[in-house]
Amino acid sequence: MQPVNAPYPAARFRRARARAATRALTRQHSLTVDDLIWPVFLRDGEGVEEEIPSMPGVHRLSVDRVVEAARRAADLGIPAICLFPYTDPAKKTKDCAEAWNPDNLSNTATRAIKAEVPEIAVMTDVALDPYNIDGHDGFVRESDGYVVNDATVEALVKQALAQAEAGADIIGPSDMMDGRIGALRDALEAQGHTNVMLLSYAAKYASAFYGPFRDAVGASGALKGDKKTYQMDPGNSDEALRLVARDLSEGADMVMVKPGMPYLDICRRVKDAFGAPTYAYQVSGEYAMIEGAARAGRIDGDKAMLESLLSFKRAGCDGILTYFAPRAAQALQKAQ
Ligand SMILES: NCc1[nH]cc(CCC(=O)O)c1CC(=O)O
Repeated sequence: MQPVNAPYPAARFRRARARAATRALTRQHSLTVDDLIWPVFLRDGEGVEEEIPSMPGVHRLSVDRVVEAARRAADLGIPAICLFPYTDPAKKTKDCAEAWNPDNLSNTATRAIKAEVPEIAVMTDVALDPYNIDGHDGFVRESDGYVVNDATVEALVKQALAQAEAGADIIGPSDMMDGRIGALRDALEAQGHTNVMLLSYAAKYASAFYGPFRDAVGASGALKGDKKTYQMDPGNSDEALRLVARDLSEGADMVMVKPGMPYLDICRRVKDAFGAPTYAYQVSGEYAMIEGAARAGRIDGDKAMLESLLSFKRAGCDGILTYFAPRAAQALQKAQ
């Protein structure tokens, strides 16, 4: 692009900014409800809404309550909901078998939502951490604590097939193992799940911003060490492009950058390089920062929320996973 500017005063940038109508007319990017994916936390029981201390305003919901939440989200026009289970510690094992139990919390909730609110897309999480006694996204080798790749991918395939059977529309592998997109795509095709989409967490960084989430799914206590041998180094950006290229060539329909706000440069590069449907995850720590500052009276929470979400659109994203989704949808309605 080669912008041409008349010299001042022929050009006055403040002309367009002088009234709401021309600000609206000349606005390049906007946020709409179509851009939102709402991550929610599940727990067992009935009639349960349990506030998560590290994420004020976010709750763990029992299946009956998540169905109600999905109804409200669909009525607001939110296109997708993403499920994360808080697993009873008694069900966590070394072999992570609960991950592919057809009746686990995530699959039970998927079936319940698809039965009652069929119009909302259900996205599920593929990774072993909610079920792993070691708190890692893959199997941990006894001898040295290394998270092994290929055996983990086999388990992820079983987990994803159970999710597809339960009715998941979008499967989101958040594990960062190599080769999982191709393995998942082959298995889904072989089992006839030809329209199940894969949203790859392609560029997922080893980040301090996941802390509140690990509390929310109960993985903090279990986790030994960090995830640096499988999640990306925050100093890398070219690697993100190589990972996105790899995952698209293995059959990903959509790709994600995670976390969001500290990685907007990566969002822009990914969108420019591939033009694929690109998403950012505004993660738990980003939510906690904005919400915490708002609750302390330091910033206007609603305005900061909408501005942060718009930044993803400006950076080239097609959508955002955000814990603010219902609140943002309501704020957007009010603004109309
Ligand atoms: N499979 C793990 C997973 N899936 C989503 C998140 C983080 C989401 C958030 O912080 O909001 C994480 C955390 C991690 O990698 O430890």
